[in-house]
Amino acid sequence: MTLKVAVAGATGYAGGELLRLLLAHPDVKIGALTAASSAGTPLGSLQPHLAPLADRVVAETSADTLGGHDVVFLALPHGHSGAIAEQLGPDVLVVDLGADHRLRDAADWQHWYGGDYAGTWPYGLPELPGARERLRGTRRVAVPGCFPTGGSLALAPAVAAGLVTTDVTIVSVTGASGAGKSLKPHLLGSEVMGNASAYGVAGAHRHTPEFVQNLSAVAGRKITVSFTPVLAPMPRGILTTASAPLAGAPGEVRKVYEAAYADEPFVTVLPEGQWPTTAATVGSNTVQLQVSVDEQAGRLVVVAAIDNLTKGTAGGAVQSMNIALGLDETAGLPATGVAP
Ligand SMILES: NC(=O)C1=CN([C@@H]2O[C@H](COP(=O)(O)OP(=O)(O)OC[C@H]3O[C@@H](n4cnc5c(N)ncnc54)[C@H](OP(=O)(O)O)[C@@H]3O)[C@@H](O)[C@H]2O)C=CC1
Ligand SMILES: CC(=O)N[C@@H](CCC(=O)OP(=O)(O)O)C(=O)O
Repeated sequence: MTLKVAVAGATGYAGGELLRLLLAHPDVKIGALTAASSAGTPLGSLQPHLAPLADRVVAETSADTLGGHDVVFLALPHGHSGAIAEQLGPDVLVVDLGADHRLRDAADWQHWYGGDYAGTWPYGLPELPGARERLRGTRRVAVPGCFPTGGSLALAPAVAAGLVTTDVTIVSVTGASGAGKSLKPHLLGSEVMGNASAYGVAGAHRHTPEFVQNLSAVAGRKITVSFTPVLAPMPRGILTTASAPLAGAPGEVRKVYEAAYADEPFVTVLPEGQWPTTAATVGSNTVQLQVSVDEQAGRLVVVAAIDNLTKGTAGGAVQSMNIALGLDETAGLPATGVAP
């Protein structure tokens, strides 16, 4: 089977990573490539790493240009996916890399994003309990935010096993590509290089409700989360440290994590004593995890590394497409990174 696939937002960071992965996917033929201000430009001048697509000219994003495809990926700024998706037929698989369909609570959407609520879709984090069942056969997927990908997988096994019940803190160090390509003063090279800065602190980051939604669903009760992102001078990668009071026996922790992820193709619980690094995940669809107990503080501590553009966005989107369409879940997805 060959699927005809369109990418809206093809000139952005997420769209570019998606196309890199789709070029290596055995079941995909790349169709329309669309954007906004870049329409009419050859893709090669904007995404020079995508050599096989260099001569393809970027089109306007509309229901017309995106029509006639089996799969449409929407890698657009928040708030733009709902209206486009409504115009695509129910048989088309629409995979939204933006936030528009992630939150299940309309009031949460209003509070954190504002504007019209576009409704919720099956959530594209297959490793969460029950997620694969909801993704199989669906024609609509909401890809998680990059921070909730690593952070939720860092804690889900402990929450599911009752080892964590409350008071979660998550600190994530992120590369600058998480903010996208558009010009923002705090992302100028002179501001990012040689600097580390926290932002969205004390419950102000819009991924907080997504963490709460994911972990509360796993727990079956409300879990509170205090989340702090930290911008660091690197292009890609997120290193998350998550911790919470340990509610069970320290000796159980490692067994719970190893059992939870034993059959996951993209999640690795590292050998004891080895700590995750973002460098080891660059370009791969993997999550590398280490779990430990701080016995003096009585807290579980988990460190997780991902590439924000691969597992944190485009890789998660392709993995979800594979599941939705009944393809090999790992098709087109690298499980190895690049080094150094
Ligand atoms: N970067 C990351 O790590 C992650 C990104 N995401 C999500 O993916 C989406 C894209 O992010 P990212 O690639 O980083 O952003 P970029 O700013 O790098 O790219 C945005 C893309 O959207 C296009 N675009 C902008 N406005 C419109 C519009 N009104 N109509 C159609 N196309 C438009 C741009 O085209 P043009 O070139 O013409 O301006 C560009 O192709 C966002 O929703 C983001 O939240 C999710 C997780 C992680
Ligand atoms: C460095 C940086 O700015 N990162 C972004 C991450 C956004 C992201 O990747 O997720 P969304 O799809 O929800 O936008 C941020 O903190 O907003």
